[in-house]
Amino acid sequence: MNFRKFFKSFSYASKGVIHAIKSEQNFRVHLLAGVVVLLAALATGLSKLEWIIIVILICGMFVIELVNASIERVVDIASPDFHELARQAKDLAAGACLVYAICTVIVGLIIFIPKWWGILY
Ligand SMILES: Nc1ncnc2c1ncn2[C@@H]1O[C@H](COP(=O)(O)OP(=O)(O)OP(=O)(O)O)[C@@H](O)[C@H]1O
Repeated sequence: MNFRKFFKSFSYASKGVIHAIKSEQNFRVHLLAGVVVLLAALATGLSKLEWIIIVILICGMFVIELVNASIERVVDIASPDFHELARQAKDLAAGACLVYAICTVIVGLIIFIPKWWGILY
């Protein structure tokens, strides 16, 4: 195994994440939301399975935002001028983020609401 190549790839990938934090507002919003959800989870108290689900959902949101940002850049290179397919590619990628975000909210509510309800009443 070529460790030098492996660590280089790791360094490029880390640069990608750092670049997304610096340049993508949506990524920063999801980062903040992820921290808020983790704090809420700590305060509420979750089972092991619920923690696993929450962590997968939060990381999944980052993954899908990174892929979306990547698609945006590739489309900008491939089609700097207006093109219907370029519009569709960007809107489809953004749609994937939206569907996933809605899914995380629904699952989050399914996990948190009964617990908060139990604490209140
Ligand atoms: N080359 C293009 N051809 C056709 N429509 C485009 C093109 N580029 C962008 N669009 C349309 O404009 C919308 C916004 O594009 P833009 O590149 O500003 O992305 P964004 O979602 O605002 O992301 P960001 O602000 O992170 O760059 C796209 O979702 C798409 O509908």
